[in-house]
Amino acid sequence: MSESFDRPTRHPGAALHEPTLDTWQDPEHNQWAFAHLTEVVPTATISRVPPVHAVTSRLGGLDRRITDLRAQLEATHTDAFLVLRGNSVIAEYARAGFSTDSPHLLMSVSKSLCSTVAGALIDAHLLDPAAPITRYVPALKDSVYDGPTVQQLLDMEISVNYSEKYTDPASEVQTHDRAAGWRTRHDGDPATNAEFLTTLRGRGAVGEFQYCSAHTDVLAWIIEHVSGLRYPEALSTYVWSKLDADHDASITVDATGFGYANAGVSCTARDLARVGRMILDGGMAPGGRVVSTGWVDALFRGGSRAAMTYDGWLTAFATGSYTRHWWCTGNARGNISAIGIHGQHLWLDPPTDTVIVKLSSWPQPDEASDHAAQTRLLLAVCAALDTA
Ligand SMILES: NCCCCCC(=O)NCCCCCC(=O)O
Repeated sequence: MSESFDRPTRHPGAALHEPTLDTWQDPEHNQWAFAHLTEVVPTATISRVPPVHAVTSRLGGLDRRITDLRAQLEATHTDAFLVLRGNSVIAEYARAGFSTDSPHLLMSVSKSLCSTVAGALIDAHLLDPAAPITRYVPALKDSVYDGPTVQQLLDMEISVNYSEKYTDPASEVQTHDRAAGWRTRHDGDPATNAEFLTTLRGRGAVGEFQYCSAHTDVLAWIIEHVSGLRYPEALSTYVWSKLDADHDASITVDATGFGYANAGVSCTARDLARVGRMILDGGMAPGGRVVSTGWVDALFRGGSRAAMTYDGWLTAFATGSYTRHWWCTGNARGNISAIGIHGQHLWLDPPTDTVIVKLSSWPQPDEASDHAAQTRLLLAVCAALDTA
């Protein structure tokens, strides 16, 4: 079934599932595979710098304004923390053995990168947000995605039978992980991420927010269709190559090489801060425009308040919303954030022109108390910057 899916193959002439672990050294694949081995065989990085054994803590006076800042960073399992005001890094912290220049998994912060690619394609009139999803991905006919629009996908306003209970083995989010190569497959599981997406059912567009990781992978599938590029190449072409990043980012892939767009990107805190800088700069990056000011303005305007009924967000931000794969606080500061489970944040503070990156490893993925402690800390940093 998955052979008929409309997705770019790994290299011209390859079948969708090729090369595999057993065929990558064969003549028809070795040129591609020798240059893409991380997509086929688990790979460790040999860092150009030796491990940092001490904690990095350059808090630039924020520690005088925020009681126990360092203790709070430790208590919230921070791996890397970086505050970029304008173009100056004014504070940096990293746990022992890590640095703000080390790659870290972004979890759902990856979603906001994917929507940025979609934004660039919309700006280029290659993608119509008002169009039905199935205009771009006919393979999703008869699924929950048969009917809703690209905009509803971006705003997560689709009612779908998909449980995001990260620790529940019976949840769809875990089946999704298994299809995407993040967990060991069970008998009967879909063979690939794309095949899993076609199995999703539900009521469809009902004008209410429901967070669903699968939507981002549908968006990545649309991006592949519209751009003709594999998703990692599209993310490079439309975003990463323009940031003046210090490092390549990476993304996990499934058996067909489809990037796990909803959660699988890793990059450094410093490079992630460059994404935030680009958004605060109205969509402009050192290497050129990434998205239009119109796209960025829509993020800061926020999404539909009527659609936002999710208590987990409204408890923190009573006038909060979600749009274009960004969480919008609706607070007086106009903060918006890209958020990932286990404590990943790319937080933007327009009044002080500041980007805050916090990459963490909370022991639990999604506890309300962990979200609350992290949000308090981010707001405290913003308040401290007002008087800095
Ligand atoms: N199975 C792959 C991992 C999916 C990653 C999901 C994720 O990171 N979700 C972020 C949820 C943010 C919730 C924000 C809040 O409740 O305040």
